[in-house]
Amino acid sequence: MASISASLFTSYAIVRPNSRKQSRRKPLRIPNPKPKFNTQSSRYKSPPEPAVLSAGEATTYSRLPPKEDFLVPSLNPSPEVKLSESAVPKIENQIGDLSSEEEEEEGVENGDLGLNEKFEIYEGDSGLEYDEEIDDDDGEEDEAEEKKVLGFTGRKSVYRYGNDGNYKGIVKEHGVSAKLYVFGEDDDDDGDDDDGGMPGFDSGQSVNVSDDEGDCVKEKGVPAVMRCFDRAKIYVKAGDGGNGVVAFRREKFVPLGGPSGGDGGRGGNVYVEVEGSMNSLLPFRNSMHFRAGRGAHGQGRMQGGAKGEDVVVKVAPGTVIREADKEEVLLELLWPGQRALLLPGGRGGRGNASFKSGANKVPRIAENGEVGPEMWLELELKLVADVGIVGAPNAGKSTLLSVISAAQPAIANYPFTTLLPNLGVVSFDYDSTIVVADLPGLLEGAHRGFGLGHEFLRHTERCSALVHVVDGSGPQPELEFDAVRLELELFNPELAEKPYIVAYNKMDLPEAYEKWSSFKEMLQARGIKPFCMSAVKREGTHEVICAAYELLRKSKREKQELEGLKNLENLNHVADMVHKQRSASINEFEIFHDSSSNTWRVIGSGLERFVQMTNWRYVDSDKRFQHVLEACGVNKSLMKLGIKEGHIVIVGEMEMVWHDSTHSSGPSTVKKESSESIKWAKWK
Ligand SMILES: Nc1nc2c(ncn2[C@@H]2O[C@H](COP(=O)(O)OP(=O)(O)OP(=O)(O)O)[C@@H](O)[C@H]2O)c(=O)[nH]1
Ligand SMILES: [Mg+2]
Repeated sequence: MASISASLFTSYAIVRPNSRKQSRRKPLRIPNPKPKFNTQSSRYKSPPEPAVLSAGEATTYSRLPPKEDFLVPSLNPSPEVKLSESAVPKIENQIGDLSSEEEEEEGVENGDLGLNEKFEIYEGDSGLEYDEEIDDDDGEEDEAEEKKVLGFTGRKSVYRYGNDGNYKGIVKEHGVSAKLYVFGEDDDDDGDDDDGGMPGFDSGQSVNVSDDEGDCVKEKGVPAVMRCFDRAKIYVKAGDGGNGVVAFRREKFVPLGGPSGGDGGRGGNVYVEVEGSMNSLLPFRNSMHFRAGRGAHGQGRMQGGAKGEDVVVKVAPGTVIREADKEEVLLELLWPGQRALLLPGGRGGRGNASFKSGANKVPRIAENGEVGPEMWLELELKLVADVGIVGAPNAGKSTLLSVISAAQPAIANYPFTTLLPNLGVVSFDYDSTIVVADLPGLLEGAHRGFGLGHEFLRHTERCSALVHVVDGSGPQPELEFDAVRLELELFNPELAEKPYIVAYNKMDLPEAYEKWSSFKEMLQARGIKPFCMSAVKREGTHEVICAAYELLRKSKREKQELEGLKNLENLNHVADMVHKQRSASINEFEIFHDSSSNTWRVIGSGLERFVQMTNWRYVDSDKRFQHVLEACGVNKSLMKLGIKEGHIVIVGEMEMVWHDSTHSSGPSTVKKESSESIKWAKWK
């Protein structure tokens, strides 16, 4: 047998919290990125209740005062599900509300806002250096800089419209104020087609934004509110376990009362629950950190600590949850009341009463509480509507919804009136209802992100049937129809498979009426039965929605089967995974060697957890730790691999220096000697 040198950590061996970067393999302990925003209290604040609906309130989010605006009273006054909520800003009003006070403060003249111009909303990246501008008192330079960059994020949003590149005032959006500029064609005169010289901005439409209030997933070219409507990024952390304590019973006439240190309490769990009244993810803009309470520490007289407070993250029906920056879906929560245990709280550390044994009747050892797992999650909402209304911009989709339900979406004669999806509930005579979603218009290239369709196309994925509204008054309704179908197919081929109805709209207009017969023939040739209607005059709309309902009924059985499967799904599988990881044996570890720095890293979740729970304040902890390293074979493996005097050994959060003994013998001797000789001390 090859002789193996005995190993020991000498009395001056060193232990210190591992300051080195942890390498791989801690799947559920995502390195906690520095929160960009103020962390909130560890207590859970449930998302604010959705705004109470008031009659006559527009349900769409419009950018401009609608021209020829009108709201058609509903045929069936049924309850309306409002998506945009009162929290969604109505920029058209706020532009009108620009206070002269604010304009003076900024020292820039506020010109005509040009509300008649068609304008686009762009956004600025928080990563830009504009924050400095806010704090900077150097007025002259600022003004020059502003003119140069032609776009500024007061607090991160930039609105851009028109062609002349002049500052126009301040827009307030959802409590966030932003300067409003009108852009020149190429204001910095450098001849290139850029974004007005805004550093960090892509050319063309794509400008992204970050918002101080919440860390929504960044998407180019979409205002923050719209992005946060159906996407959010949140941080969740289960509570740490409370620490166990070392205590001894002291009582008159009871000599040698024995250990009486209680165990720490278990940390609070993180649950995710579907809240039926929620219909967007906007509440996560203001509240993005969810931390369960930590368990209370144990106390003397065998008193265990209290359990930490649980936290329940409430999400809207139809929310898909992924771990941040990962593709794999963790949870798909569809139905109100569904509740999943996502992260279980950390175990409480044991007090010294729990360590009492025949061999050690006076244990001076207690454990730290186990650290609760943490995660960054990406939430994505896919509406759960039965029927989705799709079509090109300005086709009359919102008008149709307003006619068949009590929903009152904004309707106006320009494209992209609807920026956020609207839901309406349609009631039928025989006491059945369906939920219909009116989606923003689709442009050619929507699947690649043109227009707004890309943002909301996914909402159609959950619809069982689609109503495709075609603007009959358009120049070429056939082409428009094909373009929208193609976009659906390109976005997701399954969308094109969904049953759908074609509703040829605006039949009251002569230009639409004239083209109807050719359009009808074209569809019939393809085996599709077209419907014609005039949404404004409410003619033909009933037939359209009844046909959609029929389609729904056909696919109902299939859907019910699917729902049954979903209900059987184990919603707690993430927590199960955490439990499994926690119960990993300390004997399972891997050793990695970095020869350049003579560092040995011992990786194994069981061992790392053990290190984390070791409370180094107590003398017996050292002994126990040494014993465990011996017992699980770490020392032996390191020696076999050729560890030398002075090398660094890292286990979990601890970093130690290895010292060889002078004599060597067989493995049994090694075990005995090293276990007796290893000493650990806090790193100084
Ligand atoms: N003449 C006529 N006009 C209609 C009809 N339906 C809708 N409109 C008009 O078409 C314009 C657009 O209607 P919307 O319902 O806002 O269209 P939309 O498809 O929701 O448009 P986006 O939300 O921008 O995609 C409005 O001016 C409506 O008054 C119709 O049947 N006849
Ligand atoms: Mg609309």
